[in-house]
Amino acid sequence: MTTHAMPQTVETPAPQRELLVDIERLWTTFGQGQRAFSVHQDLNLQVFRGDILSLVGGSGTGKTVLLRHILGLTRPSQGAVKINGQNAADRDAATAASRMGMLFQHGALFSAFSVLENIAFPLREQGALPLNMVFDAAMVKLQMVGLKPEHAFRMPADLSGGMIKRVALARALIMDPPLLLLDEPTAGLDPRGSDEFCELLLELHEELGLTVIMVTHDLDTLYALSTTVAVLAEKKVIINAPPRQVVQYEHPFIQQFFLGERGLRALEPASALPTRPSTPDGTSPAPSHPPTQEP
Ligand SMILES: Nc1ncnc2c1ncn2[C@@H]1O[C@H](COP(=O)(O)OP(=O)(O)OP(=O)(O)O)[C@@H](O)[C@H]1O
Repeated sequence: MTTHAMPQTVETPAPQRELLVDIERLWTTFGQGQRAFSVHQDLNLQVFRGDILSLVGGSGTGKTVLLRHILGLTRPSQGAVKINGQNAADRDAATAASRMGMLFQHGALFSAFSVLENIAFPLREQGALPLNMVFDAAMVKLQMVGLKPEHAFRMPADLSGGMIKRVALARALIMDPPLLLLDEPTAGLDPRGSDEFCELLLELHEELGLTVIMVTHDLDTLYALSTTVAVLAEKKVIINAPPRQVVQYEHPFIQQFFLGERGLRALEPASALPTRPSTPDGTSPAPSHPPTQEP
């Protein structure tokens, strides 16, 4: 007698999301004795490879301090900030610089350096490559951010606000970091400049397989870019979820930030935007290509 094997259901495993930044039970306390005050208390935050995470919260809630923790510039009073399993504060400056790019709010270019010298600066400082190779690499990054070779020898004072942001972005990318930190990336740009900069960030995110963490108060930027939004309130991250989920979370700050007049205005065009493909749990998938470099 022949036995027939029962048909088997093959379950497709859910794609593994790779944890890149893991902040666990973080306390940040400044000051001593009676003047001591804590900015973060028992704060948890996880950022996965490929995420574009927007960090939002009221003024003074500790967004910039959190970026400084990730950069390894501020040590936790308690708890841990780990980048790919390693304590952020234990990394030496050179390692941190090659693993993370930081775009400051106003670009923070060196005024006495040309565009190309500004872009080349971190790689030149590292001293590992001959100067001609450093400037070749800087030229590649200059074009990657949509600038032209003839812009290379301009000085920062002769650049528009949008060009300053692009130069600062090229500099943040010169070491091919897999993690990019942005502080108010579109602040000071007009709506068109802001849209163009968001498009550029999306292209680079896709092409380079970047993970992005940004602080932003600008809802248009938030909706255009974020795969996930982390809200800082009550010294913690109260929610970290895709934007449409965050908007529905009942909390006074969220109601006021997202559903005030300004928030609703920003939400309108967002419904017309091409929506990111979502995984069944409502999260956005990481880019399909492999990362350029292990942090
Ligand atoms: N080195 C420091 N020493 C003492 N206090 C600090 C230090 N750095 C930050 N703070 C305080 O920590 C709190 C959080 O600051 P942080 O700059 O992170 O806020 P933020 O959320 O980025 O605010 P904003 O949106 O207004 O920029 C503030 O009260 C700030 O004064």
